[in-house]
Amino acid sequence: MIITDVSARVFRHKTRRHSDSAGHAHPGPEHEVEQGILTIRTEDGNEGHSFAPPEVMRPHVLDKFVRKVLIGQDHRDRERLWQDLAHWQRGSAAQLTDRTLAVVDCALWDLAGRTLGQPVYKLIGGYRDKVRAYGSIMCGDELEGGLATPDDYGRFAETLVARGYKGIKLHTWMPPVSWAPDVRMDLKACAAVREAVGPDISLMIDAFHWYSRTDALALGRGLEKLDFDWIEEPMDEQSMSSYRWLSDNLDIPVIGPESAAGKHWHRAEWITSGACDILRTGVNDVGGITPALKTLHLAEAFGMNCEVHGNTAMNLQVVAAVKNCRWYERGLLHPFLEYDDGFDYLNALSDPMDADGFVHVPDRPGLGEDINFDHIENNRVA
Ligand SMILES: O=C(O)[C@H](O)[C@@H](O)[C@@H](O)C(=O)NO
Ligand SMILES: [Mg+2]
Repeated sequence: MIITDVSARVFRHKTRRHSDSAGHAHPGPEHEVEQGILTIRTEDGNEGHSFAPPEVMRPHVLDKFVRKVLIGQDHRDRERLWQDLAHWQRGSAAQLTDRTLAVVDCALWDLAGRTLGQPVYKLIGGYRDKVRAYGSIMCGDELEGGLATPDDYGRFAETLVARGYKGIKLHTWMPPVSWAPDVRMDLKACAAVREAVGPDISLMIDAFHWYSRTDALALGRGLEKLDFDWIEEPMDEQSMSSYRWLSDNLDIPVIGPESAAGKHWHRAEWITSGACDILRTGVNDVGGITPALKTLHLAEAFGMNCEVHGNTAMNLQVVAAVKNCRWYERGLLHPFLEYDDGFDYLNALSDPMDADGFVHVPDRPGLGEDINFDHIENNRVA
C-alpha cells in the first residue's frame, strides 16, 4: 500500500490534431507530438498510470512537490494526498497547477482500481455502465469542406446523427479565424444544424469566450428561437457577475464555469450567485477526479445538473458514478478526422460508442485505459 516511486515517461505519438494560437484543436497533416505518462508504484509492485502533457509532470514539479507529498504514504489516502498537494499550490509560485493535481489524482485512482481489479467508477459507487454522448465539434475553421461555413456544420451534423449521436455541441468560429468572432455567423451555423438534424436532437453551443454582455445576450436570444439546450462560455468566465447578468436575462440555460480557476470552491460561488443554471466541472479543470466528484455532489445538493468537460477515460469514470450529469462529451470531432481511430498508444478506445449514441464504460480495472506500453517504450524521448 505504501508508495515507493513516482515517475514520468515522455513518448512520441502520431496525430492529425494541431493546436492554434488560442489553444483550440483543428485537423492538419499527421505529425508527431509528445505525451507524458505518470506512474505511481507501491511497495507490492502495483502501478497506477495517467496521461498528461509532459510539462505537467516535469522533473521540477515532481521533485519539488509531488514526490515529497506521496513517497512513503498509503496510496489509498487519496483525499489527504489531494488536500496536501492543493494546500501547497498557494506557496508554489504558481508552479503546482490544477493540471498536475489532476494527473496525480487520476494515477492514484487508477492505482486503486488496478490493485483491486475494479474500474474506478465502481470504487466510487457506480450509477450506470453506459451514458449518452454528445458529439463535441471542433471550433470552426477556414478549410475548404471542413467547418468553414454554416452548411459545413449542417452537413457534418447529419453525419453525427447517422453515427448515433443524440446530442451535438458546436464550437463556433474564433480567432485566429480571420473574420471571427461573429454572432450572426454563429447563429447561422446553429440554424443550419437545427435545420439539418430536426427538433429531436439536443443542441448546445460553446462560443467565442470573450463576447461582450450585449453580444452574448444577442447570441443567447437567437439560440432560444432554435431550442438549444445550453449556452456555454460566451464571455470571460472571470467575470462571474456578467454570467449572473446573462442568466438573469436569458431563458436558455447558461452552463459554467469550465475554465475559471477555483475548483469546487469557486463553483459553489457560481451557484449561490445565480451565475449559471447548469454547473460545469472537468477532471483536468478542477484538479482531478476527487474534486470533480465534490463539484458534482455540490450541484446535486442544489438540485442542479453538472456537466463534465471533456472526453478521456477519467471523465467517463466520473460521469458513470453520478446521476446529475446528462452527457459524456465525446470529441473533439471534425469531418476530416476519424475519432474512432483512437490513439496509437492505446490498444482500444476508452470511450466506445454504440449505434444508439451510448458510450459504454470499459470493464477494465482502474481508469479503463488499455495502454500500449510497447509503443511507449519504443517511442520514448525521456
Ligand atoms: O477551449 C478548448 O480547448 C476547447 O474548446 C475544449 O476545451 C473543448 O473541449 C470545450 O470547451 N469543451 O466544452
Ligand atoms: Mg467548453
